[in-house]
Amino acid sequence: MTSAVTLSDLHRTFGQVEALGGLTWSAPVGRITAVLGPNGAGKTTAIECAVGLGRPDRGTVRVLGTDPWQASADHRARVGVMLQAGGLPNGTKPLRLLHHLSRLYADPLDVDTVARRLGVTGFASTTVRRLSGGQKQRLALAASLLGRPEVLFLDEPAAGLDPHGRLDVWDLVTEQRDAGTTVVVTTHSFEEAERLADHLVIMNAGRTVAEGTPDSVTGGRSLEDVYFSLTRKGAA
Ligand SMILES: Nc1ncnc2c1ncn2[C@@H]1O[C@H](COP(=O)(O)OP(=O)(O)OP(=O)(O)O)[C@@H](O)[C@H]1O
Repeated sequence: MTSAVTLSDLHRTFGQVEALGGLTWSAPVGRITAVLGPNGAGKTTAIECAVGLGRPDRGTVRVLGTDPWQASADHRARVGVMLQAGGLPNGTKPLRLLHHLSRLYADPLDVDTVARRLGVTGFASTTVRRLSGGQKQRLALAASLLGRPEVLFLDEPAAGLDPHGRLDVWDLVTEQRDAGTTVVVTTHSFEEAERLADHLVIMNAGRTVAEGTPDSVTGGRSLEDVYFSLTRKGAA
C-alpha cells in the first residue's frame, strides 16, 4: 500500500518537554487515517511537522514525496489543514473569508456550495470573533477543503460539535476519502475512529504504540480496551 504521508523517527523537544520521541507512522493514499492518543501525546506536533509549520529536530517527514518544511507553494496548495487553534481572522465574516481564501487557489471549490454543505451560510452575517466554538470549527473545516487538497489534515475536527455537526463532519470526511483524498484525522473519540478509520494509529508519549487496520490493531477486542491498555498512565 502506497503512503501519502510518512513520518519516520521524528524527534521534537520543546525546552525540557519531549513532544515526539522517535515517532513513526504513515497514512495510506486515498484512505482515512485516524490518530488517537492522550492529551500531550504529540498528535498536534506531528501534524504541524507534516504540514510544514513545525520542524522536527531529527527524523524524516514526507508528504506526497516532499519534505513539507522545504515545500514550494505548489506543494502546499495540494495539502489542506485544519488546526485546533483555527487561526481564523477575528474581524472578518465567514463568506468573505472563504471567498478570499478561494482566490489563493487555481481551481477552488465553489464557496457557496461548501458553505451550504457545512452550514456556514446560517451564520454568514456574524463576524468570526462572535461565532460559537462549533461554528468556528465548521468554518475552519470549510476553509481546509477549498483548494481540493490531495491530502487533508484535520486536528480534532468534530471536537465540540453538536451531534448534527459531528455527523456532517463524518459524512464530509468519508466523501473526501471516496473522492480519492488522503485524510489524516486526530481524535479523542473511539466512535469517530471506529466510524472513519481505514488505518489506525495510537500514539502515547510521542511514539506510536499501535498502527494498522482497525481489525489488526484491535485483534477482536474493543478499541477502547486496546487504547487503555496501551496508553494507561505509566505505559510510556
Ligand atoms: N510550542 C510549544 N512549546 C512548548 N511545549 C509544547 C509546544 N508545543 C507542544 N508542546 C508540548 O508538547 C507536548 C505534545 O503536545 P501536542 O499538542 O502535540 O499534544 P496532543 O497529542 O496534540 O495533545 P491534545 O490531545 O491535548 O491536543 C505537550 O506536552 C505540549 O505541552
